[in-house]
Amino acid sequence: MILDRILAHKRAELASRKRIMPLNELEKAAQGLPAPLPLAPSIRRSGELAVIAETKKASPSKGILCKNYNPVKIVAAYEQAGAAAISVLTEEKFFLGHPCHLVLVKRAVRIPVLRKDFIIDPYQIYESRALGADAVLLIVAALSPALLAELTKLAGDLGLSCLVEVHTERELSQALAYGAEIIGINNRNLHNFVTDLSVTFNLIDLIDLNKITVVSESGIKNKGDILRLKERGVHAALVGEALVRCAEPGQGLIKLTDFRAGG
Ligand SMILES: O=C(O)c1ccccc1NCC(=O)[C@H](O)[C@H](O)COP(=O)(O)O
Repeated sequence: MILDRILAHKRAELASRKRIMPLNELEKAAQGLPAPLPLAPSIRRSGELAVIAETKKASPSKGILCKNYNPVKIVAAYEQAGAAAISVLTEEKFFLGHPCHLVLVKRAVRIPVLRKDFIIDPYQIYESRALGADAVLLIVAALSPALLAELTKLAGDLGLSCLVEVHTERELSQALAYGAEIIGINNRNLHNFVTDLSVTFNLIDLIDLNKITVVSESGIKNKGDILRLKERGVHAALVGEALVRCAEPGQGLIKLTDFRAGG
């Protein structure tokens, strides 16, 4: 499956990155940076559905999404259009992102910035902090229970929020058992890339929404989807493709969330 291929590549990439930038250098780079912004308060807006607007050039399922990709311009437009937080893909081979995009994006906005990557090693948590991330993605399907616990603890110690991603009931139980406070329900099946919002609707009933912040991720395409998620009590929607494919991604976000306009 694609996740296995991505993770194999990530392991090789990490080995060379650790040689180029040793951990103690990364720790030094993080010193003196402002404290990360907490993600949960930004995306828990009473009665509203917040949007985490994602910037990415490409994806394994859809190929190139945005030809003249300028993540700084995109995220500035997202913030102006009312995004609650930004998600930035930093994975290089499959999404054509880059860690530098995170540095540039963080400088361009005042809302929390999530590093969207495939995090499988404590080194990447230190790296995310040094690059200026406020939050990191932890994918339960990519981690052993012990590693999930270790990375969650380390991220917390460094002040980073964790979006803990699940796709099945089993993964959700694991995430909750390891103290996840923000759960991302991924609507995308990583075996066949099919997205289905009923993944969110099935799992949300198993979550105490007073205690846990819930983000629905992937395949959210229009205002109808946003309304259905809002009605079920989801706190935030993470939207990528539907926005970056727009000639004006900020306008795309406005259209997606403006319930007075048609469409
Ligand atoms: O998007 C993919 O093809 C993909 C494949 C394998 C692992 C992860 C993948 N996507 C990462 C994401 O989580 C999405 O970028 C994110 O949820 C936004 O989804 P969308 O709104 O459908 O672009």
